[in-house]
Amino acid sequence: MSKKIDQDADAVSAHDLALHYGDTIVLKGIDLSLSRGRTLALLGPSGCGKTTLLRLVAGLLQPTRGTVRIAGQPVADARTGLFAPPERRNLGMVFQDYALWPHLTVGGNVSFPLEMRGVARAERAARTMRALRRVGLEAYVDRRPSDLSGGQQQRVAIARAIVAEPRLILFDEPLSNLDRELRENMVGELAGLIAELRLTAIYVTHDHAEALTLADEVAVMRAGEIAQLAAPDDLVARPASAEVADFLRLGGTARLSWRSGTWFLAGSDHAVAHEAAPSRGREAQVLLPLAAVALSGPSHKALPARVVRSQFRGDGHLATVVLAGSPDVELQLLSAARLRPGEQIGLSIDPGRIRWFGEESHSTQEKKVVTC
Ligand SMILES: Nc1ncnc2c1ncn2[C@@H]1O[C@H](COP(=O)(O)OP(=O)(O)OP(=O)(O)O)[C@@H](O)[C@H]1O
Repeated sequence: MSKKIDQDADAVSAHDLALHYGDTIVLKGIDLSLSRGRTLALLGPSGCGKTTLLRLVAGLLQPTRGTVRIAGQPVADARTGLFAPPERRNLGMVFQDYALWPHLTVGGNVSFPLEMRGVARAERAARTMRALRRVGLEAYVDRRPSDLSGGQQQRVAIARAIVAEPRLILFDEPLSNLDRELRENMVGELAGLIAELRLTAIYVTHDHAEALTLADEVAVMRAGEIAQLAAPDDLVARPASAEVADFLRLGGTARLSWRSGTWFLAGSDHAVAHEAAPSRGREAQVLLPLAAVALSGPSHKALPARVVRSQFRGDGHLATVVLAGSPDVELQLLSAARLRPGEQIGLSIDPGRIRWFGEESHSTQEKKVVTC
């Protein structure tokens, strides 16, 4: 790969990137690009192809079809057979288990990539200390990794990934081995570090909170494809499909059917919204976000529901409920009071907050709706 860097080019881009193992299609033709200084999260359930995509960018796998470019330079092209191995892609990598060498000191671990590049001893020492200073671990240079906490080990792994000042850092589920409390602390710390160091990064995770906290853009992946690629705020405000909304746990999703001037929960007599004139379609898939569902006082209009489970989450009790006669549709609401599993309650749904998928004509922004 040429050393020349195109300053205007995307830090990384993939075009029609596919990977097959025999008849098994793991990635189906991915297109993406990432600008310098930005972080892209690859988010999705186990087996959707996140790690495979990261490995294709890293040069640990060769694509069946398509191209990968780093800083504008092609590093893999299935058509021409071009393939640059990882050491020629100028990348840093941080893995799930940090992959620190236990027999080396912290300093020895961090300076290793420089040693591999043939950097002279004095310069190696100076750059190692600079990288350790950037992650706040200067004082730990002579310790063994085993003498550090999980969070500190992770910072050593980051120092090792940035020491050679790569153009791109790849993170493969770097927090998944930490316990929940440490993980929650580290997400914020890592987000701060990525921003401060102005890293260009691709970050693989199956944890939606982690992706939405850390990344500038999130690719929600499903079955070898990108279901939606958007900034975190856009994903939450405008999930592209019920699947994406379900994965991000944005509330309950349901099918509605249109009868006699009213949208009902499909297969039930629960009226959810009235619209003046649905222009097309008698079926709709919708998201009922937390903000759309509320406990209702006693009223003949309240929708009868049963509490399935309830969990305290800081700003109230997050309850999962099912409407009477529709056990397959789970809705969520936030209640100031604790609700007990099995408790019968009444709900109201604010139709103005319903997110209609599919047909744009069902968008609540465009349609006149009246509260049930
Ligand atoms: N060598 C292989 N041969 C055949 N199938 C494979 C091979 N390696 C991976 N796969 C399949 O490719 C799919 C995607 O795997 P990948 O590791 O990219 O998923 P992932 O989204 O990173 O999942 P996880 O979060 O569990 O790591 C999986 O169904 C996996 O079984």
